[in-house]
Amino acid sequence: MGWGKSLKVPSIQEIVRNDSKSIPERFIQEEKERPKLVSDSPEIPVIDFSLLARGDEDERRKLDLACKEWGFFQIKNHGIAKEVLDHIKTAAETFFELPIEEKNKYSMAENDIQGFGQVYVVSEEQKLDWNDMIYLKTLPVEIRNFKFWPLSCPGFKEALENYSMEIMKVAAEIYANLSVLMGLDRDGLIKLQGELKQGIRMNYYPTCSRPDLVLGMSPHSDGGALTLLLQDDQVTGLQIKHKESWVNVKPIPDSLVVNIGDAIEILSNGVYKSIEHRVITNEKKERISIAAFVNPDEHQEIGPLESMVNDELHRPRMYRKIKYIDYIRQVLTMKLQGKAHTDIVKLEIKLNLYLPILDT
Ligand SMILES: O=C(O)CCC(=O)C(=O)O
Ligand SMILES: [Fe+2]
Repeated sequence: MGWGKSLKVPSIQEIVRNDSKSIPERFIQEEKERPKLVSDSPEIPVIDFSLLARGDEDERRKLDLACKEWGFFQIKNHGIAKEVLDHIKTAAETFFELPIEEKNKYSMAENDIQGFGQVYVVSEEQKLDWNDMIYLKTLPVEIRNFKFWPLSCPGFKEALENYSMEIMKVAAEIYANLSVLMGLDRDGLIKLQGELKQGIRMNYYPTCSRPDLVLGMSPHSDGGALTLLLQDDQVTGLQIKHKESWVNVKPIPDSLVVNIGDAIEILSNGVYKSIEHRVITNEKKERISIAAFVNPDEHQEIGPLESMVNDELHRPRMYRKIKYIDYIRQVLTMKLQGKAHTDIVKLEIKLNLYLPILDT
């Protein structure tokens, strides 16, 4: 059964190859969506993964704050070998350099989310993002058997498999820490929700002659549990919404950017935030990013953990339960602009603002 519809879109890399100056109408954003340049923006939190993995409580508290206040952080000392990072980057570069006829062999089917194409495009009128992408389910092993593995791309499959496995180890440690922070044992979330799944999206943002008119990726929040992003070391493109402003995520070489997805926002009863983010384009340099989405099992129900709901502490249940695949289907078909994917499951709650919050 499919996840949702996605319409075929032209390859933007091809468009730019043929004419690097003009911007086709469909890519020009409405005035209010156009990116404004942000100059000095604050830095997002940085977490030392090696400390987390050693059980350091101060670092775990930093993680807690980062997830509450930013929903985004960078991790250093994640322990993934440099060759593994370099291989996956090369694999992505090699794939996007293939002739378009070759890439089209891996085109996303209409009711699938795997392959070359854009997932969120649901209508012919919709504005398009200035990027090409390929998405593949990578873990667990059963679904790793993707029929269109880009075989013409040497080393692609191996690079992707090694990278996915390494990323899963990092994700599992963060998951274990989040479990503890949400009042469970280290394996609490996995016990309740089953093993995590993983999909990888490689994004290619060609150069753009008018970065002020287009978006590399429109504002969205990620639907899954966690996203771990390997971004280009040189080109800044990712921006996150923080206190109503767009903040640049400046690359720290060889680190990973991690963000909380909708599923963790829901499981945490809204304590951890799935933050809206977008990508801007660059006039001089193309940019590649590799996003690993760590997701709940499609058939699992997600809803606030009992340990995160406490009416006496004025922490009422904020979301209803929903089967993860039904949630994602709705997100994909609704193509909600910006934040508020989780509004689909938000409960109407009237907080009694006159009562003091006894959150001790
Ligand atoms: O390219 C980036 O920096 C972000 C990509 C992203 O947000 C996504 O693939 O969901
Ligand atoms: Fe994203």
